[in-house]
Amino acid sequence: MSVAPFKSTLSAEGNSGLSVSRDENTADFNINRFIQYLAEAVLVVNTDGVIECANAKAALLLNRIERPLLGESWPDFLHDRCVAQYQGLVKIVAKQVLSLQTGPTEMVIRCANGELKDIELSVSFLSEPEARLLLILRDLTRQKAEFEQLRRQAATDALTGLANRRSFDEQLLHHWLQCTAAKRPLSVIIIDIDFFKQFNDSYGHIQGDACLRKVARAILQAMPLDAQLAARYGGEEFALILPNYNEIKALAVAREVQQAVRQLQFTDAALPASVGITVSQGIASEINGQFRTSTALLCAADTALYRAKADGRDCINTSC
Ligand SMILES: Nc1nc2c(ncn2[C@@H]2O[C@H](COP(=O)(O)OP(=O)(O)OP(=O)(O)O)[C@@H](O)[C@H]2O)c(=O)[nH]1
Repeated sequence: MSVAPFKSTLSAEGNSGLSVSRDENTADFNINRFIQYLAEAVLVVNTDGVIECANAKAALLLNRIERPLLGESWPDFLHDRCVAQYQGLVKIVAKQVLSLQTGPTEMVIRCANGELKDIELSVSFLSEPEARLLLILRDLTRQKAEFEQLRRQAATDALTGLANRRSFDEQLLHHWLQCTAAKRPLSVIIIDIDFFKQFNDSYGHIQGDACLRKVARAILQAMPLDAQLAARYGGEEFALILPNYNEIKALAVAREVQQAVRQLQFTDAALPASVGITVSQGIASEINGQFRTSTALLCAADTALYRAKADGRDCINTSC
């Protein structure tokens, strides 16, 4: 299909001060004018994907305000992995089987400045005066960023910044499935601060919170880089997921944690230099199918922790 002679102008008129227009004598003038008033970014493309009309919002979204969009190939703005998906949408509307519209469908565009943007695309079929597609593009950048922030918050313990219990449970199941399928070991360590109630009672909950943050940082520093996850499991309980770690390697990590916590000082919070804390730890390791489920592995680590507490605290116990 040939592309009619279009012209594009940057004008001081209109809401955005930017308009892209077609010859006012053509039959398309009305639609071109109409789309300039819409709140969404809109393109009209011919069946070959060549842009015939574009509103100012589309030019802004695609970051093409210096040169006109008219005559450009719209699919060139799509991320490679979305081209086939777009063509599928076009086929559906062109066949006019279900509806003259499809979408909104999530896609990724590559803007004129190379920036990738998530958008929602709706495609409508215009049959008169000649077959064309009306594309409505909605920028999802803000929603995606907000969603990502919410997703991160939902997985994070607000006090310590470590993963929270929910995230721990999800990750444990994930690594359990991976490690057991590949017959690789998986270890879990549960770490519990000793006599934390006394710490709270003696110095107050604000100091208690600061202490939890210090322990979280000490655990992160002691954790090997290839360990998957450190989480705040409960009030004064933390847990580590160590894929590919057998019991011996997990024990070495627990010893590092024990040393790091023993060295914590609270003088920065105006507490005496003599104030210190310790942790008790329970380890369980899955190596050759001893545990039937990830929950059983976790229970074994918990039982080992209870034994460490019973053994006098500031110590490490393994499930065997
Ligand atoms: N400051 C503060 N304290 C918390 C938080 N969550 C739980 N705790 C406190 O942690 C303490 C846990 O006390 P216990 O379960 O008796 O355990 P413990 O005193 O550490 O004794 P052992 O574990 O047996 O060594 C309680 O005093 C809780 O109030 C929190 O988010 N902030």
